[in-house]
Amino acid sequence: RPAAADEGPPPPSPTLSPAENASSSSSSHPNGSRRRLPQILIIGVRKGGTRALIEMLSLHGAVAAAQNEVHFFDWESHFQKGLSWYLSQMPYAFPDQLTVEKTPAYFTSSKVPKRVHEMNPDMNRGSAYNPSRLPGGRQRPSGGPITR
Ligand SMILES: Nc1ncnc2c1ncn2[C@@H]1O[C@H](COP(=O)(O)OS(=O)(=O)O)[C@@H](OP(=O)(O)O)[C@H]1O
Repeated sequence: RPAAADEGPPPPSPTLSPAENASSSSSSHPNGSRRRLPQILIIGVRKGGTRALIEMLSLHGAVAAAQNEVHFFDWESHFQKGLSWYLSQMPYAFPDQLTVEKTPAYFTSSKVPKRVHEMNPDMNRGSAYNPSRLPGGRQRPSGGPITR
């Protein structure tokens, strides 16, 4: 899907080191999409409606959602596989899409915050969110109500 002409560059997204990239089983899709590490994580809590949340988010054209709970940051057996494996679990996404993963158990493991921060120090700042990049380019007035 081509990006709109008035869109700026894609939001910054975590990248792998050359070594990790080389060992990654993922690759660019012929249609121009690529797997990316998530810019958005849905963290807990179990039975808090996280499945409903990610399903609703995935209805938006600017969102590419992982289908399964990946348990990368909380399960040692997964974490030891490295970021290249985590990347391989992500959906293909176009340049103007944000990748989102949800694993409610990230809420209950004390190792998770540091690991997420090491993957992407900007994850907790909402830096990936820029309403002007969304289809239509609407930006909510500062402090104003959300309008439709
Ligand atoms: N809007 C709303 N209102 C009330 N209940 C809701 C809502 N959305 C999701 N649900 C119920 O939440 C349960 C699933 O939550 P999660 O997706 O967080 O589950 S999980 O922890 O990821 O397994 C699941 O309940 P159970 O079927 O009892 O497990 C959903 O039916």
